[in-house]
Amino acid sequence: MDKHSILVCMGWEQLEIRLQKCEGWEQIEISLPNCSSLQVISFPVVQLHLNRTAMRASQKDFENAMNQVKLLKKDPGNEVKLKLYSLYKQATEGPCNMPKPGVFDLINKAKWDAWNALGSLPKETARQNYVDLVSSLSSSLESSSQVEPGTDRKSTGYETLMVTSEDGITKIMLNRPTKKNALNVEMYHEIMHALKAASKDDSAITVLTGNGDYYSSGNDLTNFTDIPPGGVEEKAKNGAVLLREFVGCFIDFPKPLIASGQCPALGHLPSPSLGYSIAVYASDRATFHTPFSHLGQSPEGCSSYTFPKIMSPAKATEMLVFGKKLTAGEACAQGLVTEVFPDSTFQKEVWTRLKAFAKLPPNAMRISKEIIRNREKEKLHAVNAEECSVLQGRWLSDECMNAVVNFLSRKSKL
Ligand SMILES: CCCCC/C=C/CC(=O)SCCNC(=O)CCNC(=O)[C@H](O)C(C)(C)COP(=O)(O)OP(=O)(O)OC[C@H]1O[C@@H](n2cnc3c(N)ncnc32)[C@H](O)[C@@H]1OP(=O)(O)O
Repeated sequence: MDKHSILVCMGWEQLEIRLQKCEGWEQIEISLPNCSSLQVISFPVVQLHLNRTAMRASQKDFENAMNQVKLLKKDPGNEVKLKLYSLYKQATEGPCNMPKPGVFDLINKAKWDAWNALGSLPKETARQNYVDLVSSLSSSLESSSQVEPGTDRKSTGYETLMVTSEDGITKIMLNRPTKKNALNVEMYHEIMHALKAASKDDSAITVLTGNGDYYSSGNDLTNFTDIPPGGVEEKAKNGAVLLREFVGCFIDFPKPLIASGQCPALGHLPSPSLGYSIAVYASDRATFHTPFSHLGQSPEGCSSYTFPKIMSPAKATEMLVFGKKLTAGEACAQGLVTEVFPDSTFQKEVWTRLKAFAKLPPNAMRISKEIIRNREKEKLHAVNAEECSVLQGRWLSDECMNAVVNFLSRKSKL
C-alpha cells in the first residue's frame, strides 16, 4: 500500500483511498478494485490536515524522513533539532529511559529535557510526528531561503559580518539575522578584525549596525555549550580572555564610531557600543536591554562604569541590575542615545548625516576623539579587566548555567 493510503470496507467492496500532494493541494484518489475508473477529488491542504494526522507513517516513511533530514540545505536551528531528536528517540526507544544529565552537561541536558517532555507519547505517533515535521521543514526551509536571499552569506571574507567602505564610511554590519545577530565566537573575532582594519583604512568614520530585525541579541548562548577538554573552568577562562580583548578593541578604537540601530539591541553589544561610540542613532522602534541578572551574569563592556556616569547611578541600577528595558526615547532622555529618528525615515536621515560627518577633516576628528577619551582609557581598561574576572566566576554559577539551559531548552525568552 502507498504511504498515505487507507483501506475502507464498504459492504463487499474494499475502497483504497490514496492521498498525494500536488502543488499545495492534496489529491484524494478513490479506487474500487473491481472498477477501472478512478475518482479524483482535490482539496486544499488545510482541509485535510486533520485526516492526515489520523494516519500512521510506515517504518519506510520514517527512514526516508531520516535521510531527508541529512539532506537539508539549511540548518533548521536548535529548537527544531531538539524536537527531531526527541521524536526520533521516542519513536525508536519509547519514553525517556536515561538518567537526567548534570546541570553542566548543557547539550545532553537540553536533549534529555526535550525527550522527557514527550512523556508516554506512543511510538507510532512519535514516528508520524517526526515524518510530518521533516516534511513541513523541507518545504518551509525551501521557501524561507527564497524570502531571505543573501542573508548569512559570505561577504568580503567574513562569515558573520558584511563590511563595506564607501564615501569615507566603513560600515560593519552584523550579519547573522536568522540568529538575531547573536555573537558567536567567530563573530567576536571578526568584529575585532574588522575594527582593526577600519582603524587603518582610508575611511573617516566607522558605523556599526545589524542586519535584520535585531541590532544584536547579545552573546550567543550556545557559546556556553562547546566545552573544551579542560572543562567548564577552562571555558570560562577562555571566555573572559576573549571578552576582555573584544571590549579592549572598542576602548582603543581611534576613529569616530557610530552605532546605528533601527531595531532592538539586547545584552552584550549595546554596552561596549553605547559606552564608546561618539554617537548612537536609534529609530523609535529600537529598544535597549541589558538583562545580566536574568542570565545570572554581571555587567560587562565597561557598562558598570560608563552607564552610571552617563545616566545616573539610580537609572543605571534599574538597567544593569534589574534588567529594565529602555525604549529609544527613554535611552535618549538618559543620554545613552544621541538622537531618535522616526522608523520610516531612519535610514535616509541617518545616512545623510553620516555622509556629511565623513566629509569633515579625518585627522581633526581623530584627535578630538582622542582628547575626549584618552583621559579615561586607562580607567576603562581596568574596569574591563575587573568585569571580565567577575564574569568568569559568574559563568560557573548555577544561576548562570540554569539560565542558559532554560534558554536552550526554550523555557525562557527575554
Ligand atoms: C565571550 C563570551 C562573552 C559573554 C559576555 C556576556 C554577555 C551578556 C549578554 O550578551 S546578555 C544577552 C544574551 N542574550 C539573550 O539572552 C537573548 C536570548 N534570545 C532571546 O531571548 C530571543 O531569541 C529574542 C528575544 C532575542 C528574540 O526572540 P524571537 O522570538 O523574536 O526569536 P527566536 O527566539 O525564535 O530567535 C531566532 C533564532 O535566533 C536564536 N537566538 C536568538 N538570540 C540568541 C542568543 N543570544 N544566543 C543563541 N541563539 C540565539 C534562537 O535560538 C533562534 O534560533 P533557532 O531558529 O535555531 O531556534
